[in-house]
Amino acid sequence: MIYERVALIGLGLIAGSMALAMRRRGLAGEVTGYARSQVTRDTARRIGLVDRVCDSAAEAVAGADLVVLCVPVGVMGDVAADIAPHLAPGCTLSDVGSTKRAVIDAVGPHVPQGVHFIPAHPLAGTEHSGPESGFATLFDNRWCLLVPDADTDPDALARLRALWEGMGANVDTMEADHHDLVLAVTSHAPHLIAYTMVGVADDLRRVTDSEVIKYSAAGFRDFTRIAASDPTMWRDVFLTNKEATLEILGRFTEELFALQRAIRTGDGAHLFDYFTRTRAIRRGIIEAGQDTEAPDFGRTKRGDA
Ligand SMILES: NC(=O)c1ccc[n+]([C@@H]2O[C@H](COP(=O)([O-])OP(=O)(O)OC[C@H]3O[C@@H](n4cnc5c(N)ncnc54)[C@H](O)[C@@H]3O)[C@@H](O)[C@H]2O)c1
Ligand SMILES: O=C(O)C(=O)C[C@]1(C(=O)O)C=C[C@@H](O)C=C1
Repeated sequence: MIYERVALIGLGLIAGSMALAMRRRGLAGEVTGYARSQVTRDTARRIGLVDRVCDSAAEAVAGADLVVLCVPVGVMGDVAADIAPHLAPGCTLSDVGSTKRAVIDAVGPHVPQGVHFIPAHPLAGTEHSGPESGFATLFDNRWCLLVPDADTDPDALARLRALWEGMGANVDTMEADHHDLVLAVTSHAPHLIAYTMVGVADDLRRVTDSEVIKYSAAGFRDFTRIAASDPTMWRDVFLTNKEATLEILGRFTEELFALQRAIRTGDGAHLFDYFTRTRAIRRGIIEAGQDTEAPDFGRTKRGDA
């Protein structure tokens, strides 16, 4: 057992998966939970998601040695203000928000003296949300990034790391602004592109009645899965990682215009060189063993052109 009592505030995909992953390995003595909506609390009780569902955040965090905020990033500050007076001295306060600088700015001022605040972000999820969407293996072999600062207590950090490792994750540490830039590239901008592509296809379908979505191939199906993600969560992600996302989208637009121009002018060499470069990146990832989920089909060994 790593913590005697863990309190999860917000009972959706990530909190539910944490509760089940902790139970799988016996990592916590007791897990309490609170969510704002009565319906969510009732569902969590019915499916036995945590050991005790509480009707207030204050009750859930009382006596907890770890409290994890599992709510949309836009409300992290309000929730922190709400629970702050009830946190046990010496406990650790963490979160799982998809953006980090905004969460630190919103939560930090409410953290009482003697409470260890260590932000975190598991790089694992699905397009589903709510208490029934969690599953115990969500974090297996996925990264969880912890965001300590120079003052972070090393013992509290080691304990939180052990919890995430116990839940199946590989753990690394990262500075908050760097985290937000990296995630803008790997997660936030790709989500916006998927949302846009699905929106474009939907508009087209209305205009041409051409069954674009019905006959969509695998790549586009992946876009529709991503575009089905929770609107509240993603609205908050973009509003709280504004600069980094706009920076990446600016670069993306420049490249897109260059490709657009190559298509219009029939510049096949530009297209071929570009696609050759991006293919090499994908193969490099697989050869470095960094994508354990990617089916290789023996292509990298055959070295086909
Ligand atoms: N879904 C993903 O892929 C993913 C992955 C990693 C991190 N995250 C982050 O994890 C957090 C939770 O995401 P999720 O996917 O579990 O969302 P979710 O929608 O499944 O769950 C959110 C929960 O928070 C509750 N909630 C909302 N406002 C609240 C408030 N003011 N007080 C108390 N409870 C409140 C909701 O009732 C719900 O139970 C977000 O910050 C998100 O950015 C999500
Ligand atoms: O797999 C998915 O459905 C996800 O979108 C998960 C994903 C991601 O972009 O990789 C989404 C947001 C998170 O903050 C972390 C993980």
